[in-house]
Amino acid sequence: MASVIDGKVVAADVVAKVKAEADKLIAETGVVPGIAVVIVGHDPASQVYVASKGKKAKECGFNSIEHALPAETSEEELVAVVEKLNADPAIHGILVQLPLPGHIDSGRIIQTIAPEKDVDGFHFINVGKLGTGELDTAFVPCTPAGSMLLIERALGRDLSGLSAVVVGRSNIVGKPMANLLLNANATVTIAHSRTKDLPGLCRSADILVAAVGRPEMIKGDWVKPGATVIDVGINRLPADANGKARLVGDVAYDEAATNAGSITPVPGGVGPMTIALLMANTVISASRAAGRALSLGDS
Ligand SMILES: Nc1nc(=O)c2c([nH]1)NC[C@@H]1CN(c3ccc(C(=O)N[C@@H](CCC(=O)O)C(=O)O)cc3)C=[N+]21
Repeated sequence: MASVIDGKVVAADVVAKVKAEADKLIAETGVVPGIAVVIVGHDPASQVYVASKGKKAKECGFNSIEHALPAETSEEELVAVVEKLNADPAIHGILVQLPLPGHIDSGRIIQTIAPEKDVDGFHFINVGKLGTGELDTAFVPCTPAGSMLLIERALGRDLSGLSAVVVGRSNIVGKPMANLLLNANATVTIAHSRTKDLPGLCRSADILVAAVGRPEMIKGDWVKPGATVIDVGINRLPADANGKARLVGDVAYDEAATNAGSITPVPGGVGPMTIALLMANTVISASRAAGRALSLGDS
């Protein structure tokens, strides 16, 4: 039976370190880390995430501002909001909540964010730095960076000789996750909907990362005995007969836990890490703005 990797505990650890760094930065330089979250429209799930980011930012001693814009906001208006935040010296991190309404080109918005304030790590500059291994100055996307910390807790920092399979090829999770695993010396395969014999490939993985957005798609017998399983999926299932909505991952947890060596639950796994790493990226950005190098690499 797998041991459960408790993302809430590891995230609390990261947040405590972030808060300590923020306190020190404020005391020694007067710079207060500032984060701006921009949300367009009113998707209820998005609003929940935005609220928890604001709450966590306050917990860390940051200034946190939120721009809630109407669904009809034009692309030009949103560009103007981002440019204003780019120019605001009190803001060190900018996050534009995705997905954006269909009439807005999200690629253009992401590339408008100043790379040094791009705490999501989605700008080409940060993607390129991760791809070329410039991890000292890159902002790494929060979900894969948080997943990587969980993998480190289970297996250590050097993944030499281990095979990793990442299921999902998104720019937000799959691709940056694969790059991080490669940087840690794992042998990495990215799988997706066109992959032949996905169950067989997954069964070969010492480290299996599921980031497909399909509820419980990865079955128990796809998991190699002893493997480390990281479930990035957060799928909200409709209310059952008892009227209770259920949150499930991309992995059939109960089955997978019988084979895995360690596994992340949903909720309480990768999700809390995403928010913690957003705070970490923001204090790193604020430190750089104050002329200090900061790495939370020992988290
Ligand atoms: N620019 C941008 N950056 C993001 O990082 C981003 C985004 N857009 N759009 C939406 C997704 C989603 N996301 C989550 C963060 C934390 C939890 C989280 O903490 N989840 C809890 C449970 C939450 C619940 O109960 O609903 C958990 O897994 O334990 C979930 C989802 C960040 N996202």
